[in-house]
Amino acid sequence: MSALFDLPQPTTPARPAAAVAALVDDLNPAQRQAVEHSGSPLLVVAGAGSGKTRVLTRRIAYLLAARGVHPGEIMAITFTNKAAAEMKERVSELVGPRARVMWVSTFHSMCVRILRREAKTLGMSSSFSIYDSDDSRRLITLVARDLDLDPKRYPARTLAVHISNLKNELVDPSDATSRATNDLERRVAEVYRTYQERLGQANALDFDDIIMRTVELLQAFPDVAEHYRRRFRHVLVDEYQDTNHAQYTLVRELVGTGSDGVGPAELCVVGDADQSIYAFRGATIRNIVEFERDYPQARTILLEQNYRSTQTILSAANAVISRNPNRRDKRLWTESGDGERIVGYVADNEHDEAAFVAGEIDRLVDSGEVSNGDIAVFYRTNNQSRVFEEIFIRLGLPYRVVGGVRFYERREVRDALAYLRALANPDDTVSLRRILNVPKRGIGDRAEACVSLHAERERIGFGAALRDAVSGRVAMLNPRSQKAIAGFVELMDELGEQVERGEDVADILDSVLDRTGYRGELEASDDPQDASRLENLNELVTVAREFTEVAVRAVDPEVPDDEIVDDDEAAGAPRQGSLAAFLERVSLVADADSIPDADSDGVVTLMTLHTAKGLEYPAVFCTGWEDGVFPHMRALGDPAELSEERRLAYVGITRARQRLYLSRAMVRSAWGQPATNPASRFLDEIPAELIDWRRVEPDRAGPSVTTTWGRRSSATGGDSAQAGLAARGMRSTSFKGWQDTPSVQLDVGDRVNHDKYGLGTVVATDGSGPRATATIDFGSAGKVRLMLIGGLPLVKL
Ligand SMILES: Nc1ncnc2c1ncn2[C@@H]1O[C@H](COP(=O)(O)OP(=O)(O)OP(=O)(O)O)[C@@H](O)[C@H]1O
Ligand SMILES: [Mg+2]
Repeated sequence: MSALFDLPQPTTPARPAAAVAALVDDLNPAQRQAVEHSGSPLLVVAGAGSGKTRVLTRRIAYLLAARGVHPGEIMAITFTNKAAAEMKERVSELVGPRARVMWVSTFHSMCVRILRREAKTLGMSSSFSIYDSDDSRRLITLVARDLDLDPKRYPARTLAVHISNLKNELVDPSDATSRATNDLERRVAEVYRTYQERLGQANALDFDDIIMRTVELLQAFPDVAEHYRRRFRHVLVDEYQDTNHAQYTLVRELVGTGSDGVGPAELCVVGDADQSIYAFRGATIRNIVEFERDYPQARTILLEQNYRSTQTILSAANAVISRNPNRRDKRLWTESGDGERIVGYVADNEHDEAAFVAGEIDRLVDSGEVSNGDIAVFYRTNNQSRVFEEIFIRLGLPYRVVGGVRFYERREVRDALAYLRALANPDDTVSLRRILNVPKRGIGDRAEACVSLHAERERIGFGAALRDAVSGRVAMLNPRSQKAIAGFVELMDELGEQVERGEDVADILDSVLDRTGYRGELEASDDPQDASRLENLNELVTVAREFTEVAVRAVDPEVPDDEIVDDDEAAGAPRQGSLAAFLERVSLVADADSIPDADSDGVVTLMTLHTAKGLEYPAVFCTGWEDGVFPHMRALGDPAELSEERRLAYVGITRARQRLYLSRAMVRSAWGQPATNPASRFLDEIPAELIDWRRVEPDRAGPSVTTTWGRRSSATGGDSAQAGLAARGMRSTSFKGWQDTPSVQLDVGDRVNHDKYGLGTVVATDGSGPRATATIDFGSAGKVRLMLIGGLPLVKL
């Protein structure tokens, strides 16, 4: 595409025919129709890897190049900021810095942008805080406490889920009250109402509000809606199957019906009902299934050819998803041939599974077939990453975990950000209460309760109540607390002056850490945890520093002012590089943002199946295929949930380009207890001939599996060790697979670490190839003889 960038600037908006042809030349006829279609609403439905995202990206480029559309008229909604960046890049290649005025973002970023601009219309300040699920749960806890609700009967977590569902359905507190039919619903409605009031006082919005309030804005203020409809003549949405009711309504409002004199915008949505995996966030495939009913003039284009995976992988995906009831049958096919068989592996336990994965990665990379960066490991829930991390660290295998306990969820990082948020928005109750006595400054729970009660009585924000405390207007506050509060307010005022002066975010953060004593306290501590907290805070300062530098670079002096039709920057949007812009960036960071392109930096990527949506990797390990793990326990007795899990399996399988591994563990520890799990039912749904089982469960071993070398090991260790080893020694393994399975080379005297037995020293070795064994002295766990083949939970030190 860079060739296009070098073309002379056209005198007309449209590009030379050759450049336009280049945009559609490498598309198949259906893809091309989707790119060229004009006028009526367009739905592209297609299975995984059939080029939906490619069509969307090309369509944007085509609109500019062939149809003379101005980038400022385009609003593209993608699920991840990563996809957004790709689209922006492609458009910059075509039109240069003008691409900046195009809106390409997630639903949330787009709505935040509109809300900051229109905050006054909604009676808010444009410096509002964004509460993530943790902040929102904190506030709900406070509200429930104030309403005297029994936390056992009404846990904050449950209340939060109910409130979120109501918001996703665009139900406001008064509707929720009138709809309530039982005690729980009435309580939820009551909490919801108070929670919304508190959010308002704190000048804060939670994640669901961001969408709901934007819809409210567009519906209640026709002139505001008209402004956006005039501006955005093209609305494009990727992953449409994962929109919930609020997002669906938002799209409808943005597109318009033409009844207000502004013709409806051109709408193009792409999606795959089989990949709908966000029902728990209210996503509904209704939106894709009923598209033609919602938009009667709509044209639907189907894509069937897959360009991502081998036929073997697609056949497995087709077989699994075809078990779901009530779906439109579609069969993915490819011209790229069958490729390798899928590799299956049954591990003794999760450590054995992780060791197998590590061994295979090592082998694949050694063979030169792929590099670490081409490989992804998927699991159902974040906590499953730990065993992989442990073994990868021990083996020195470079990896990255996407999601999990994220950097921005760490306590010290949240504390530091709470200071920044309270500085940007002095009404931010949750942030203020979080840092009020952190580090300790003598403002106890009782003092905090007095201030909170005062705020509630006076119907003012917590920040204002703190000021009242300083001037002695808060009842029952002792003089010592009053003095401590005065100190805190003064400190925040002084830090606030730095914000007023427009200092760099990193400098403000530095001052916060120094002047509050936060950094000093950690430096003085000899707890190693505190040392790592300090590192995280330094990392946050670095993030802030980089943010400012990027913002400075982004202000491109070469763009003439008249090129920029984006009037929104001037009207309330945070200034580039400002504290507000930094906080917005940090709040909207999604898991998927931190995912590099495949092979961009040579590390193996670990993530949940949910996060993997839309991505692709040459080699994929799908792990933990056990009933109760995947499909998730919750889904086992529930057909709707089971269908959703099956879609998740379909998403996982179809991420793989050339190589796919499916593994499960016979025993897995959950909540500290080992549990025996049966094979995932999804494994049985894949035709047997597609899978090459490297190792099967002993009683599943058919006649094709030989156990010639699987002999009982003699163990001289402790009793439980002995029992475990006997089981290991008796396991059956597909003989065919052994050459592919890594074995550990050990000599007498080598030090090893075993997942179950701990540290040990090799005292004897015997046999070779698949029959190689080593006797290892594990100290108090005794001497144990182990076979050295395949996925051992054992590493040489
Ligand atoms: N016509 C084509 N010729 C060659 N490669 C293509 C073509 N269309 C798509 N591809 C490639 O196929 C892969 C899958 O495309 P893309 O990611 O757009 O599919 P998708 O339908 O969005 O998948 P998913 O459902 O997983 O989001 C990409 O690597 C893309 O570049
Ligand atoms: Mg896609």
